[in-house]
Amino acid sequence: MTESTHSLSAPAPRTPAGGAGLAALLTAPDRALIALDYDGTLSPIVARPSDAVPAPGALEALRGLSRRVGTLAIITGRPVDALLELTGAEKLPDLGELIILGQYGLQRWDSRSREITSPDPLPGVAAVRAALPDLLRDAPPGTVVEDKHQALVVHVRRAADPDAALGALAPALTTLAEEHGLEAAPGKKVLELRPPGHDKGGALRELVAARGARSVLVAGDDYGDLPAFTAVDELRAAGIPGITVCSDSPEVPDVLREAADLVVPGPTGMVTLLEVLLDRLGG
Ligand SMILES: O=P(O)(O)OC[C@H]1O[C@H](O[C@H]2O[C@H](CO)[C@@H](O)[C@H](O)[C@H]2O)[C@H](O)[C@@H](O)[C@@H]1O
Repeated sequence: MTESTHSLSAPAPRTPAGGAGLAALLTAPDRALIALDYDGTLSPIVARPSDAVPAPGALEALRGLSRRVGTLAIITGRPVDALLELTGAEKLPDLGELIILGQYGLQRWDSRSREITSPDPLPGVAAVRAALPDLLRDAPPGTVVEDKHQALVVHVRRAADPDAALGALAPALTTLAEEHGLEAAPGKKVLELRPPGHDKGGALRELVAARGARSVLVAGDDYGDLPAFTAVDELRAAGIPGITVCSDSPEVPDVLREAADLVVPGPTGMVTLLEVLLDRLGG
């Protein structure tokens, strides 16, 4: 009997630059960096942040890639401890090297040291935390605050009209954040009140430099991922090929979808892409 082998077909980026980035990753995976967003990319968007578990197959794909690419990272707005709890990454058997950059690069964890590094929160966070109950007293039912220690997130997904709720709350929240040295950053049915000067672009650039990466793949689904997409453009200009991937859904901002070299159908499509990469890398 002859043994049959097959390889999953490679994705087709819609831009030449994205094609070059993907080719570089597949040609020299040991020098490649894959940086993935969590919510909306590895995990479907759900009503409660604490319910956001990885999409089926995501952890298996991550485990495989962690052993086959030079650097595998999750760059997320989540705190590292929340992400570890949601994914169980610490307990994954046979995990290679995985780096998690939490809170837009403020926090770091890696599977070798298993230690979280995290700066003290800015003093403004405590002031905003203290002021929020009063400011949100008349907010629409379903408005909730996620306290990330370094930042506070006002969620309106469970309000009857989330967009109207956000529109009504955003001006006062923005003023409050700025009064206390924070910035108000938009996300999917949320406004994040967080330290300025940290974004996924800076986190990605530092990681590429620290790891000596020679190609990058970045995937995301929200405004917070745009700086990382911009960083990929800058890296390309500096001679490091890269590909940007949008995990699509009706909530994805047009500007992110349009900027992407490859658009996949949400976390399910993202897992398929990771499986294809793994297959192509001999996983
Ligand atoms: O950078 P990410 O990993 O995408 O994290 C960004 C924010 O995601 C979370 O909120 C989003 O996902 C929730 C769960 O699916 C959803 O309920 C919410 O509407 C989304 O905006 C998270 O709660 C935030 O802390 C992250 O900063």
